[in-house]
Amino acid sequence: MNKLEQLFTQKNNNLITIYTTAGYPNLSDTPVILKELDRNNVDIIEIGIPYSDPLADGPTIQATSEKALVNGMTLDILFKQLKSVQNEISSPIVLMGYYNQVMTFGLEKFLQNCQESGVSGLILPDMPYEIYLAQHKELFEKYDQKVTFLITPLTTEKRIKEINDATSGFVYIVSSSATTGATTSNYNEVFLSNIKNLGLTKPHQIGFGISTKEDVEKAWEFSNGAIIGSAFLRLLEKSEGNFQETIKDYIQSLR
Ligand SMILES: O=P(O)(O)OC[C@@H](O)[C@@H](O)c1c[nH]c2ccccc12
Repeated sequence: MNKLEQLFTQKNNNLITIYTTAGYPNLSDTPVILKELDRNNVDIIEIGIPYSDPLADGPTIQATSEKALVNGMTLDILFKQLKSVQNEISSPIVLMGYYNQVMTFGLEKFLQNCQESGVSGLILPDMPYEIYLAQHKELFEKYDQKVTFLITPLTTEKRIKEINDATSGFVYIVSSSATTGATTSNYNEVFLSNIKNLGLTKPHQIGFGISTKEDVEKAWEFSNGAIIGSAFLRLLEKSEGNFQETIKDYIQSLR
């Protein structure tokens, strides 16, 4: 069974998803960071594929992405690294990347590599769900890859319903209309309190600007989980390679 699917059948509240950029801080750090996240029972690990032209990314993610590219991270290297640790990691892994990168690599080759590397799902924020449904759904299913789509405070109710139906992983609820990486949470309270009325039938998690336990609890109140990216990456940057302690302390502080 797909690990994401398995997770949601066992647990569908108080989830923690941590985002990390592949190849950051150093090229070979990613497998170590994944093992530490897994050891600390992070529910879902989201790995960003570094890209030179990120659309929705704020300054922190952009900087880590640039560093990772300078370090030499590529999809081939990432898949090799994932294959080398896949038997040691039990948390589901979701890859986050841009549609263009995936199409350049070759969609089927990409999906096949995902499956062979133990990846359970994908977030391609610039892939419209209409295109997914019309052109790619079968291929994603052939390689057992779940798909996540994003909704924001600006998404219409009609699209929200369609996105919910198209989603096979979890719905990603963007907490505000800003880019990623705000240092303080910038929750759109009206939007959050309306989530329960959106009729979402798929697991859904809130991300963007979450860093503290307080933010996480708020996300848990209104959804199944919290997604943390920039705050985690800023800690990695400060950790000077001491990932074990940094990750353990941070994850513990959130629970
Ligand atoms: O960094 P933040 O504010 O904690 O938000 C998570 C976010 O960075 C991560 O999920 C992500 C990274 N790049 C993205 C692009 C689009 C949507 C989401 C993302």
